[in-house]
Amino acid sequence: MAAIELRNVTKKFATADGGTYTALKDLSLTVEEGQFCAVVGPTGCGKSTTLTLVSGLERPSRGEAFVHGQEVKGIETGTGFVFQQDAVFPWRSVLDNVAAGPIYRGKDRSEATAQARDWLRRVGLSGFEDRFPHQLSGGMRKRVALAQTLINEPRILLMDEPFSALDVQTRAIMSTELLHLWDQTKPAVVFVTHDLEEAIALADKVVVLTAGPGTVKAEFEIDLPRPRVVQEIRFDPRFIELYEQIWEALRAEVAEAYDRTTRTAVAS
Ligand SMILES: Nc1ncnc2c1ncn2[C@@H]1O[C@H](COP(=O)(O)OP(=O)(O)OP(=O)(O)O)[C@@H](O)[C@H]1O
Repeated sequence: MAAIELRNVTKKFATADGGTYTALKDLSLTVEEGQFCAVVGPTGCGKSTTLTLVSGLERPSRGEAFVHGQEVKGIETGTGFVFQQDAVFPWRSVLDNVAAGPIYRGKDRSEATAQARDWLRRVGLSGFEDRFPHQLSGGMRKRVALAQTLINEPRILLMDEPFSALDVQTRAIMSTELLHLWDQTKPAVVFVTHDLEEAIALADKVVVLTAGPGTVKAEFEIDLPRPRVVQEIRFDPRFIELYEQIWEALRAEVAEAYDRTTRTAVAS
């Protein structure tokens, strides 16, 4: 049984003028247990909307979303999220931020705190337990966000451009760290990104969406060996070969989306 399955999903949104806007059309996607799937596509093609259907934040207008064989009908408890914006509580210490999930789920404080210390060690933040989020760098805050999510041991991990606010070097380091952490608990991952290099470096499978309404244009198995060091894998000849193949599929969609925005800009 697949960890995640979207079966011919269409998602329409109501527009301000009383009409509807089709964000996704007939999209089918399967992510196996323990598989790392990256979703790429031009801006506005429906990548984030795809995640909202898996998480249960939104329901499909047509088609079905399944997690572990069960139809998604609301927000799933076994699902973790990491977004571009950090969802940390600014008024809580790093330790309390990470311990919040287990406490919320009924663990007693001392057990939750011990578990949070362990996760902070795993993400390289031992010694920073008493700091507040504003006293950390962007990369460190991202590590807190990862610990905060992974401590709940989600079987499904949804990531929406989680590293896009980071500088290039920190981003590559965080990506390698993410792979290391993922390897410890192996959730099924859907990782949305604009960055094809990042997608190939991380994933087992890269899914290319069409310019909106988004549907799957092509899927590519990434047969690069693991463990991977994201900073170095891009020099591998197989990486370059995969990049060329996938870019071939993505290029037309990016051009189409760009044309549409410039046409709209000229018309208005
Ligand atoms: N709640 C909503 N109501 C109306 N329209 C929406 C809503 N959510 C998304 N859309 C529209 O659906 C389309 C797809 O949006 P979505 O955010 O999924 O795209 P995306 O591929 O993640 O974009 P980007 O790469 O720019 O982040 C966009 O045109 C967006 O304006």
